[in-house]
Order: sequence, then structure tokens, then C-alpha cells
Amino acid sequence: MASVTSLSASLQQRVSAALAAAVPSAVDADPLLRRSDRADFQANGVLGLAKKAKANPRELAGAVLDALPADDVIAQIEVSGPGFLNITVSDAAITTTLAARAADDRLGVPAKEHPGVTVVDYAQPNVAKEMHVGHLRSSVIGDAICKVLEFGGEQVVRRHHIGDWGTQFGMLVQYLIEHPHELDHTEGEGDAGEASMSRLDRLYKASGALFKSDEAFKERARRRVVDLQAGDPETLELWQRFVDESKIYFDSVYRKLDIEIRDEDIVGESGYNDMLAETCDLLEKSGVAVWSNGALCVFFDDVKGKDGEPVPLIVRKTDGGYGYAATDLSAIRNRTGALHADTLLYVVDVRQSLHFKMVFETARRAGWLTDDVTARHLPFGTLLGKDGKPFKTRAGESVKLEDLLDEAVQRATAVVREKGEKIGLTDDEIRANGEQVGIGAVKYADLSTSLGRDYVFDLDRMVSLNGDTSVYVQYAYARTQSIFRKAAADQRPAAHPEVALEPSERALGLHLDAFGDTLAEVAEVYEPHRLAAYLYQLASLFTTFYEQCPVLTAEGGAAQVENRLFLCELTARTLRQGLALLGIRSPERL
Ligand SMILES: NC(=[NH2+])NCCC[C@H](N)C(=O)O
Repeated sequence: MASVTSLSASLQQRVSAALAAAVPSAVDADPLLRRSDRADFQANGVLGLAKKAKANPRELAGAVLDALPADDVIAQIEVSGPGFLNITVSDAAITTTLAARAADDRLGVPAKEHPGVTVVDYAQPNVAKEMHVGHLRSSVIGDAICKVLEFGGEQVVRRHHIGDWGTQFGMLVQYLIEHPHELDHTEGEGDAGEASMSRLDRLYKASGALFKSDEAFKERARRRVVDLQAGDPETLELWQRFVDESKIYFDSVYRKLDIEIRDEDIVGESGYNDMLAETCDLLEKSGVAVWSNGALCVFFDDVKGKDGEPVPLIVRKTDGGYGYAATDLSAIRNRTGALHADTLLYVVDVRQSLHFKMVFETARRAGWLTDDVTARHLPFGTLLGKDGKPFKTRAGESVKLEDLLDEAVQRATAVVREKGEKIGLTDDEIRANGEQVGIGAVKYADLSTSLGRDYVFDLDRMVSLNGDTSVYVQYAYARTQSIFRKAAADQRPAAHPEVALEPSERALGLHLDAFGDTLAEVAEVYEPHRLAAYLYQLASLFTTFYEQCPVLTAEGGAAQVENRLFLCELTARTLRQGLALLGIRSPERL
């Protein structure tokens, strides 16, 4: 493993040193180096510095330029406009840097030397209930964030905080006791996940109806909740059946989604049951929580309802039960304590923002979140239908996740079929591609919009070959592979720093060099859409390169062919790695 400093980062350092040499008070001044259309890079930092030092910006830029002579890396540097510095790097520097990346199996991307522990709370569906599109978003976004952090060397602990506890289980278990065969599997029932969900759904509805209509049953269900919380073995065993049955269903959805969920990472609400009483005790003793109208509450100056009355966080309800908040507070104690986390992330719907704000604040007051721990809710927006309203079926019901995924795969298969038949793919290959493209499209649409924004679920747009879609990126990858298949035996990728580069090769090369910087940014701000945007641009730059620069028939001779193949290969590896971090596959032939 050898990490490679990008040209942009090393120039940034050098310009910064030159600034300090020209204006001694400018130590640590940011040169504001950016990619530019006019040269490769433009440094805009001189302007602000000149203003501060009351100097003429063009003169100051000249002084910086003198401190920064052209050399092997900097082919040209000039002052432009009111005092910008335009910097062009040499072709050889680009190729040499890329060769160093290619020699490393991590593409030169550094891994943290002192990794922290980040707990990511994501993919948290609820037991005995259908998964909805919000669970989809949490799973897709959370999975990508875990992968990017892990690639950067961070120690990641995944936590699927599934909803597997609460009063509804009293009703469910009691119903199962009275109708013992309701969860039995029958032979030949088809898709196991769907069958499990429909059994659970039937049971949920039937027990709910009885709970409403039958006072005696209601009472038995209430007593069952007490048994459950007290850890009565028979009750727990039946409760476990609901959890197991739901896991069959979750598994089938996650398999379709191509997301791996490990059983040991599923620590649902029930996993903190043993801590709840203590959590509440500690809050009460420290005075962080107080009794109000029979409930144990935490109050906040800035959280008020419409009527101006304070809205508390309720940690213990009037009936003595512990709620969602007590569980989350206990989970924080577990994560910062036993798991030694220094960062806690929660990939959860924006509608739970107030909940997390209050939970974090409570944990700070209680001392469970200290200044050296970062806790962040990463809220995501709502999936909208084409009418701009929350995504629903025509009949107004919420959409089943599997149906949505199946439809995406169907559409994608139709899109890849025509071309696939032309290039001689078998039906199985076309179907496999359809899955990778369809699921990729759903994930990419989710990951390419910034998290907080609502977005419209539009399958036509999502599987379109032109535009900011995963298929477009996947096609660019497949194209690189087709070039390699067509290459003659003696046409191998090899870097040749002496070969001059065309503008489209330079643009592609400089973008390839920015992969590590992009990943570092994504890991810093938890915004996977920056990686999606990077990959889309990489695919676009590759497409332009491919249109403008013949690879196998390059006119500059064997060295140019090899150098272009080298660019293709590094592009392929970068696209593949980048897509993999987003949880998206790269079909070889498309
Ligand atoms: N630690 C947490 N509260 N995580 C989020 C859990 C999401 C919850 N199960 C839901 O479906 O809404």
C-alpha cells in the first residue's frame, strides 16, 4: 500500500508555501486552488491576501509566482485577471502520478493511520411490518456511508436498530398463543420472503382487529406485555418467532437490494431492554429528567408545541412503559461505553429530527455524550411520486418495496436487452445485467441527490442511458472492458510519461487523480452524492476521451496505444471501485 498525494493537493501545499514566502504574515493562508477551464488549476487566494496586506494583488501574485518557479510538475504558471494564478501541470507529471496510483491496489487512496470508531445506525425496519421506502433510503445511504468510511480506514460498527420491542408484541404474542398455527409454513408457498410477510401481515391485522373489538383479549394482551418485559421464557420464545419470521422477509428484500446485513449487526430495540430501567434511574437521579403528569420527561427551552407549551422527551410513559427515547438513550450509553465509539451516525428519515435533537441533548446533559464524541443525525428526505406528493400507488396505498424493486429490474432488463442481444449476450446474462442495472439505478437515484432533499421516483429517468444515471456510468465501465477484449495480444496497458497528452486525456487524467481527495471529502461530510457526482463526471470525461482519442489505433505508435490503454484501465478500476463503494455492480458486458 502506497498512498499517493494528488497533484491538486501537492500544488495546494506548494502555493501555500509560496504565499507565505511572499507575505510572511500569510502562513497557513488558503491559496484557494481550484480546477479551472483556462489552465488546469487556478489559485484565487492571492486576492484576499492582498486586501488584508493592503498590497496590489497583481504585484503580490507576481511575487508568489517568483517563489514558485516552473519545474517538472508545473509546466506553466502565470498571473491573470485581477491577481489570479493560472497553473498548468506537465503531461509527464500527470502520467507519473497516475502510474503511482495504478501500482497500488487501493489506487493510491490513503487509509487513516489513527482510525476512530464510528457506529452507523441504518437499515432499521420494524418486525412484523412491511418495509417502506424510508427503510430503503436508510439502507442504501447507510450502506454506502459504511463502505466509504471503511475504505478510508475507519473502524465501522454497523447497527440495525430494528423495531422489535414494544406494546404491540403483547397483542401479537397473545394472539399467537390463542391461534398457534398462524405462523406455520406451508409447502410450496413460493417466494419465502413474501410468504413470511403475508403471514405476519395477516396476523397483525387479525390481532389488531380483535384488540379493538374484544375487551377481554385486550386485557390478556396487556398482561402479555408485562410478561414480555419481565422476560417470561414462553412469551420470549413466541416473540422470537416473530423476529425470526420477519428476518426471513428482511433477508429477501436485502438480497434483492444486494445489500449484506449480518445477523450480529442486528441489535434491535429489544437489545437494550436490560438497560432501560437504569437509564431512567440515572436520568432521574441526576435531575436531567423530571416527573410530569405521571411521565418521566426531559424538557428543553427551545422545544415548544404550537400552543407554546413545552414538548418534553418522554423517557418513561404514564403506564410505566419505556419508550423509543429510553431505548435510544440506552443505545448511546452502549455505543459510547462498551463499543468505544467516537462518532455516532443515524441514517434516519428527516421526520425524526426532533427526536434525535432531544435525545442527543439529553445524552449530553447526562454526560453520556462528551465533547470528544460526535453524534449526528443524517436526515434524508421523502421519496415523491411524479405528482410531487409522497410516493403512493394509484390506489393511494404505500408502495411495497419489493414491487418497486421488481419493477426497476423489469424496466432495466428491457433497456439492456436490445443492446445485449446485439452483442450476443445469453438470456441469463441479459437477466443478470438487468438486475445489476435496475438495482443500481434505484440506489444511484437515491445516492446522487443530496441527502436532505426529497426526490421524485421516476423509473424512466433512472434507467435512461443518457444523463446522470448509474447505467451511464456502468456503460462507461463496460466500454473499457470491450476495448480490452478487442486489444491485440501485444497491446497492453503501460504508462509512458514521455507521451504527450491530448486535452481530453489530460482532463480524464486529472479527474482520475482526484479520486482519493473525493473519497476523503465524502468521509468527512457524509455525503455520498459527491461520490456519485464524481463517478458521473468520470464516465463523461471517459466518453469524451473515447470519442476524441482512438485507443487501439492511436496514430502516435505503440507507446501511445499503451498509454491510452493505461488510462482506460485506471478509469475502469476507479469506476468499479467507486461504484462498489456505492453498493453498485459493474457488469463486464453491457
Ligand atoms: N436508533 C434509531 N432510532 N434508529 C432508527 C429506527 C427507525 C425505526 N425502526 C423506524 O422504522 O422508524
